[in-house]
Amino acid sequence: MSGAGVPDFFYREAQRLGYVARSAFKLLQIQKQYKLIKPGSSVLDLGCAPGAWLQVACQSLGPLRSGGIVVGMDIKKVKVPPQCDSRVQTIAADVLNFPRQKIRELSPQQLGFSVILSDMCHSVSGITTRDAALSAELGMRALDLAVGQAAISQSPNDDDGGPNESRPGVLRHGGHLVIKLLESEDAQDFARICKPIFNKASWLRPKATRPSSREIYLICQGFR
Ligand SMILES: C[S@@+](CC[C@H](N)C(=O)[O-])C[C@H]1O[C@@H](n2cnc3c(N)ncnc32)[C@H](O)[C@@H]1O
Repeated sequence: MSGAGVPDFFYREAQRLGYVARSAFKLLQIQKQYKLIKPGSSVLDLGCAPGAWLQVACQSLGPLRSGGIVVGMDIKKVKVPPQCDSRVQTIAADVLNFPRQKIRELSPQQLGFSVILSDMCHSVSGITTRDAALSAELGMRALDLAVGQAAISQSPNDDDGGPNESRPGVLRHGGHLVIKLLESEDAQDFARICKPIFNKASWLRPKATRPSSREIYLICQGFR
């Protein structure tokens, strides 16, 4: 639905095409522009409910014989949505507390994932600074889970000093990371941290983002 309660174009299209939410069109646009998910990819989808990104991720893997997996996590219990096949599984867990080793164990041969997507967000309170801080907390968890503390510490933009190998990430080298954030100074810090540790980091505001929303996606390609 649109902000005014009137079904908008993306809502109607989602209904027509069998997507469980209009957010499907955000990942479809990311896929069209960046082609992050390929046949055989292993995808971790953080904050996956109600499952529209799971549907798009599964489609992007191509036919079942191409392989690949999609693991969705959300604090809410999520059923695997229609149009997904046996490569998709979901786990109900709080990403802020779930042990990273357990996440690694869900990846093929425990080697990590080739694509990590974070569309996580709290319900918006309307207090700009509070919403931005909560969004940054979830975004930082996604980044830390993906690349590990060592990579973040080695970024010239990190203030915490030396490397810390004790928290390795679950993103494979060469892999891609998408993080949803709310526009703020904190969001700009993410770009400063990510630019040196990925081959490319750029911002995207998908067309399906509601006009009233301050959400933006940081698209990080090629983990070094
Ligand atoms: C915008 S929705 C995601 C929509 C999803 N990408 C889709 O297309 O269906 C954001 C999700 O983040 C989840 N979330 C927020 N905080 C979380 C946390 N700490 N751990 C796991 N999921 C969380 C919420 O429960 C919510 O389902």
